[in-house]
Amino acid sequence: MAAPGFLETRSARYDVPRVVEPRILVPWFFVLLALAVVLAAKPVSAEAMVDLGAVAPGVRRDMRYATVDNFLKKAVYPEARCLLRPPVAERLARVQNRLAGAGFGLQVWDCYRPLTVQKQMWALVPDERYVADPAKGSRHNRGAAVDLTLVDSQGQEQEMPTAFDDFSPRAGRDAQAHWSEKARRNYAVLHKAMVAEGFLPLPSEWWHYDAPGWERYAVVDVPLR
Ligand SMILES: C[C@@H](N)C(=O)N[C@H](C)C(=O)O
Ligand SMILES: [Zn+2]
Repeated sequence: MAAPGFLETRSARYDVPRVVEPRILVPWFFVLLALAVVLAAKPVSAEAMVDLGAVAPGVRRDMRYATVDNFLKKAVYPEARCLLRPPVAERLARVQNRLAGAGFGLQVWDCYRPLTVQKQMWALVPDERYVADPAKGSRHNRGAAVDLTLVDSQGQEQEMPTAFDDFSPRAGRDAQAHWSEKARRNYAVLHKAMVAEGFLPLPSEWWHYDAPGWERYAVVDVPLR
């Protein structure tokens, strides 16, 4: 007769049901492999951009680089369009909804910006506090940054710390002591709504916000059409 210890071992080997049958895993391995191939073929950086007007029609647009009213003193966009990656546009729509509840809204000055335009800007202002180095690419070039301001429910621009693209220390978010009381209050309304929806502020420009996850998108150089 076998020793009791030996019997216990045999019973453990033959009676305990197998929870995962290795053969069952084989087809799943191929399913996951196929999924990975599909995802690799369409990276998130290839995600198309959407017109903000289609996602958030209530947001006002004053696309300055499509006019001569900008620091380049010439129109560098053939069309006044605000194009963004879909999740960025949706995030901005949520900011607009938040502000609408308080009697305010957004007005965008710039969204997606072709890399060629970034190079033109850099040639004029080679200062990374105010213009991103095209060698690295701006988050605007990825369709993942916005320049914007606050308007009231009638679409009237509200007093803010400085004019758009005022490339001076006064435009910095740490310069609040130099802003008017009204500008401080309006800025706070805009900033609170933007960060509540996850946008990331650029310290040197009160009007510029990046979308989280911007690094997942490729730099693009397709003209605005
Ligand atoms: C040029 C200005 N509006 C701006 O967007 N600056 C930041 C730093 C950028 O170029 O990304
Ligand atoms: Zn910007």
